Amino acid sequence: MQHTSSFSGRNTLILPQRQPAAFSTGRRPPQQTIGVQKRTRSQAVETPPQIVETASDQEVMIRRRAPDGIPQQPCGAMRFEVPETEDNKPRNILEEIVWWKAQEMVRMKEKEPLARLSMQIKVAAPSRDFIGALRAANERIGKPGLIAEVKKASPSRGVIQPDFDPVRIAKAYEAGGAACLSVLTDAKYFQGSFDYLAQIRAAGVATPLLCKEFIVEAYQLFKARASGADAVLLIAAVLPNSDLAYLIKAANKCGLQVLVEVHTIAELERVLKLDMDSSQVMLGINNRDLQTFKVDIENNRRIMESSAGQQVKERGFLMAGESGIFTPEHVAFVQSTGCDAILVGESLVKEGNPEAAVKKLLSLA
Ligand SMILES: O=P(O)(O)OC[C@@H](O)[C@@H](O)c1c[nH]c2ccccc12
Repeated sequence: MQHTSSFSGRNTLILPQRQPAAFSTGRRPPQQTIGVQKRTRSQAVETPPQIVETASDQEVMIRRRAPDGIPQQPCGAMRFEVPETEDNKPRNILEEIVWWKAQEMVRMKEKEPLARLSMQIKVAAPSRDFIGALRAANERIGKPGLIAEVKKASPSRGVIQPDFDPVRIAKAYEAGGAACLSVLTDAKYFQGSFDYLAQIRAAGVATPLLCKEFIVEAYQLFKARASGADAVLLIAAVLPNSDLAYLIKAANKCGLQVLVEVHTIAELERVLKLDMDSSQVMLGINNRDLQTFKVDIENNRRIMESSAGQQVKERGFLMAGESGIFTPEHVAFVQSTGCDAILVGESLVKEGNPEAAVKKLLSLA
């Protein structure tokens, strides 16, 4: 594909549209396989070996990148622009968020290079045992270990808590009996911030912290760890197994545990093919479809009753039920499916008294 470039305006480089894509889904042709094609003797040596990407990105339902390139991309004093086409628009919110991350990443790296984060990590306080804290709470109270989420807003609900003070909420969750906290760091869609993680940690909150971010590259792991996180979320709907394997390894190397989130049985089956250590990696079932926002708590039962769900138990992975958990009955239901942890945001954060809300949810009051 040939691209010529032209300048328009002072600082904008317009990239012309590409030719119509053979595969407008952004996926690879199905006949392609991983690796380098074998050559038979009769084939001429000049035939270049076909370097092929991947069967694995066909497991992911969203397109990781805009097929024509990111519509606008900063580049120093310049800005690249690709003309808008239908094909180059995100098809759902998850795609939109993930495509935005690529642009956000460029800005973040300009502001705070990886080398600086890496230095901060070297002198950071040791991380805490996120998974261990959930297991301990589960044993102590006989209820699922609670990951309480510090969440101001979401694309589906808008602003959930207008009077949002992340440190106050975090301390209240801790006092109420949450085993761990989740802190949303995505700024554009969830009005979160990496600074909230740092502020909560600096305020002396002792419960382990999950960085709730749409992670697509290792830079974000460094940022999470430098901000005081003990664990990170990796979303199977976004990441093929090759990326999951790499990011899990990289996270564990920086001292971060991982929550791998699935939404379907197929995603869980795929994720279970990864080599994972159950003391460093836990799993979660998101009952909210991130592409449509539909919440269905029954999803939890369907997945845990599947043979993949059985395997989770047999292999000793801690499983969290996530999203749409509002009442003690919901907690009991999710626990009955085999989850020993829960991740709850909206129902707690919208309460004026989050400490009482935690106690009520876990029936500890
Ligand atoms: O507010 P809820 O319905 O209790 O949901 C919390 C949490 O599960 C949800 O925020 C979440 C789960 N997975 C995510 C991935 C990205 C952003 C957000 C999420």
